[in-house]
Amino acid sequence: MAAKNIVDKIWEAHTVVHGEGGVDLLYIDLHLVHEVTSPQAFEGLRLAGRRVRRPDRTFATIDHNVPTDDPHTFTDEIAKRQVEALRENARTFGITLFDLDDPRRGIVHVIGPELGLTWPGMTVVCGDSHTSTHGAFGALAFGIGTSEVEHVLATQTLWQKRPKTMEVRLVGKRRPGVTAKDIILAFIARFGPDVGQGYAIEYTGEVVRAMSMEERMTLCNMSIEAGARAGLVSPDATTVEYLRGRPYVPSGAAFEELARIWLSFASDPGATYDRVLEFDVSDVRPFVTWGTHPGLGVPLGAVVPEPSQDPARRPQELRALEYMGLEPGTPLSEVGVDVVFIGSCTNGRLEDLRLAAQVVRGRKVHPGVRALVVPGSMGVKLRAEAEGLDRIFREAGFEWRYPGCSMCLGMNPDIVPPKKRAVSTSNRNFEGRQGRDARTHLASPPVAALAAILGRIPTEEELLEALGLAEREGA
Ligand SMILES: CC(C)[C@H](C(=O)O)[C@@H](O)C(=O)O
Ligand code: SF4
Repeated sequence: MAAKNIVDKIWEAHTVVHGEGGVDLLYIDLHLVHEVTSPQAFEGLRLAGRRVRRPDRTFATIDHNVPTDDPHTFTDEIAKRQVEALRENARTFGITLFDLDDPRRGIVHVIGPELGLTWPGMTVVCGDSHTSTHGAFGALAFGIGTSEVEHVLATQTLWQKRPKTMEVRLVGKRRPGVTAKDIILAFIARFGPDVGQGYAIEYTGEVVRAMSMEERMTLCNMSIEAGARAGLVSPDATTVEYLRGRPYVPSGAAFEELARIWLSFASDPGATYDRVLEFDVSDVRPFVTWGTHPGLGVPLGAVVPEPSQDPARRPQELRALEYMGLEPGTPLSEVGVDVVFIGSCTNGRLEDLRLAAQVVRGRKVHPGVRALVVPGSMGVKLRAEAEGLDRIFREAGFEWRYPGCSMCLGMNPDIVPPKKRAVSTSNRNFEGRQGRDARTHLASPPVAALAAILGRIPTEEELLEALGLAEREGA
């Protein structure tokens, strides 16, 4: 039998009908729904007199527009109506909704994995581009538009063009202080934000195998920022152990049987891909973006770069420098920071908060910096509180919030004011992303945490020192 990669295996296992031009009708195993991209889809069903085909495979949460100081204090009429609509739709169509006070509520891409809804070998969709996050489990997971949401609600299937496949081999040895976030930012800086266009990326190699599930999620989450539709990691023992005991995962003999099936979806040895890239992480340093797309980044300690001489890139980079209020040649460690946001579906999980807390412990937020920690879910929040992380953040002067997308995007009251500069653990730094004229620097949780303490972007040495990883003489 020919060796197959994971994308081919999942695709073939889910194809209901082969259509024309490589467009196939896929069966969808898991449909996740949030308040922003679902109202019209449900309205469409209602108008057509249809029901939801698999209410038991459809789960809804509230994340994008929810206020995070008190989730019940909606001031925005549209946001309030979207949430009420979702509540009403969940009731009418018999769907499980993790409502505002539900201990299972959170950012859609944080709770799917955390609750054990996302399994290897599944097709997972959501009206949200960062659905790729679930690919960390070896699921084929991708974002869809609202009309497709309606199609999936009605039929539990979706017409999809089969993506080309790309293997991204992460090899080498990680330097201290380098997180999954730094690796994916450095990858996008090296290969460009369009490198994944038309592809589903599978991350392979010893670096990925050694990563925790949470790190793999960060990697897959940002596949979108590399232009790809989906990002995956083949399931292994780490995947299976993460899922064991989760609320929506069976236990006992059924689990062992499931685990066997899950592992069978992993790419076969010798599987081929339409394109293969190798990325040696040995030289990757903790990273930060300076521009207005995630590919415009440099290692900590670098200077703001000169705009590219490439005529295809130069105008955009000049514009980015202007928008960001930066001069080429300025050391990034001299760039002052007004706001720090730790959270989002990229970096709002427990390991992220632990790393940030390690930097923050016993220190104080720099005067004049507004710093927020927004756990990705109620589950993350409660576990972090059980470990006392909330106290570490609060005592340092951070705000400790309820879960939601928060400052990742300007769709709720957590906004970066015009011309203010934020270091953010989220995934997008486009113009206006965190608020009108807001300036966003993407970074890892420990880098963001240290920026809050110092009131500016840190150097690599400062980061290693704060993490207790500084190289001692003679060591
Ligand atoms: C609001 C939603 C449709 C959007 C997305 O699809 O990604 C958001 O989650 C984002 O990150 O920009
Ligand atoms: S946290 Fe940000 S990237 Fe993730 S789903 Fe919410 S808005 Fe999108």
